Amino acid sequence: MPQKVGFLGFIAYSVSLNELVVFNGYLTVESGVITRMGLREEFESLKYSGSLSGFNIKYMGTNQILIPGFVDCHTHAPQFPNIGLGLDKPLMEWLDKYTFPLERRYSDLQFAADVYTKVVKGLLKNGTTTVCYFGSLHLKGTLELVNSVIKCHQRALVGKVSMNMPNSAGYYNDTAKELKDTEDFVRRVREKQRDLVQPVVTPRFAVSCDTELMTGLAKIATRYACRIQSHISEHRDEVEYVLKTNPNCTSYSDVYDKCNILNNQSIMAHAIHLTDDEIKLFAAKGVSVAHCPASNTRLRSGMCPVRKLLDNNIKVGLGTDISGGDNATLLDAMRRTMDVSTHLEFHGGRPAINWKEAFYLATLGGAKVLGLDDKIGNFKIGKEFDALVVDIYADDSQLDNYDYPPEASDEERILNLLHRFLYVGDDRNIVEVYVKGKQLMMVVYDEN
Ligand SMILES: O=c1[nH]c(=O)c2nc[nH]c2[nH]1
Ligand SMILES: [Zn+2]
Repeated sequence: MPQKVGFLGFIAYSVSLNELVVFNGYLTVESGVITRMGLREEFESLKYSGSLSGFNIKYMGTNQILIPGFVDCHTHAPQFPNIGLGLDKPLMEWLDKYTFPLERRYSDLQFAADVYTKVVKGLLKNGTTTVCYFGSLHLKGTLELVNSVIKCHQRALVGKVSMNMPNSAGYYNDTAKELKDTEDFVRRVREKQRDLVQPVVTPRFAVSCDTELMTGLAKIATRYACRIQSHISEHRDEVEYVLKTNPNCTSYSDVYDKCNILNNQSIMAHAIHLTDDEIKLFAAKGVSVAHCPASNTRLRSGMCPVRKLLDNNIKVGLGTDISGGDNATLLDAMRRTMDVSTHLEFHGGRPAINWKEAFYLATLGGAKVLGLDDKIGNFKIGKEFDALVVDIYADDSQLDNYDYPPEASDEERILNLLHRFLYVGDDRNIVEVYVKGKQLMMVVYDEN
């Protein structure tokens, strides 16, 4: 990839939940950073003045759009071999029966390396340029995930999962080992000095971690200025169990709060059954939520009131949550977000999330949740260029071109292209993927 590239064509990105920008214009990238943006007319004059000499200009087709890369705020890399399987049990039984036995296998580093490389390549192919990953309990196994992410040039937060409460699979460590391994993990990821990859402290949830462990992990997160991720209030049985085992706490969030893991660095997955007081606490502390509609449905956990969280000024992004979720793509997560919120609206809930809002959640919303919105999530001069070229009528794609409806303006055309892609598109429509300005060659994905 040359250091200086320009794109001319249709461009779309969110600037807020309610504002989608679309225009026919250009964008230039130098050493991975966006350096200029403007309308097509300005491009013509720049070009003729010679200001773009040395740039490799990509002239996009009239069925193509340039959009930001997708951000997955929550998925479990080691659970991919279970994708589409074992969805007949609710959360707590599902963990014991299917999930912990699989995750235990990641003490085998070759197995870990093989799975993780497939996972990362598959996500990139589907336009997921940034991911916040749960690894497994294993320090070395999870460093294999870090290696795969680095090798494939994905942007990621990676967490070694922490658990110290016994379970039937024997998949946990004692507290001292957990604290030591977590700190070692954070250090070792930092030592790699990769600006695309950072460690995230990862207490699995209050069923798998006691308060001593969580308090110790919170200290590590503060000491190393790391984000912290966990699960909260996913299933009613889980909430009941957590309240029963922590009788001195007023709510699930109170358990976490007493351990100091709720702050503006925290990313909490699910958050389905939060009380109004917990929602207020999340807003006051600046806690973010990773909304995982696929797993919430597949594990029959419930319907997360995303609109209510947003109305309460809580940052929300989307998570695919494999393998409780059955689809690893953000296109699916956006569709399911719209579906679940529509069902809530049918039942008297707040207005459903529309497609433009779902697009925001999958891009800039996710970047805000991960604290990366100064770098990615949309296009702005000075931001890093994580982007997708989407071709709506690419060969073999699901979408046939009926040349309908007649579009009067560029704006209508771009909106229709994006609208269709979000509802009907798939990886066949994603023809180019860029992370920090580097084009990831699709041919790489075929090596296995
Ligand atoms: O959907 C989920 N997947 C998990 O792996 C998990 N662990 C705790 N809670 C969880 N929920
Ligand atoms: Zn999860």
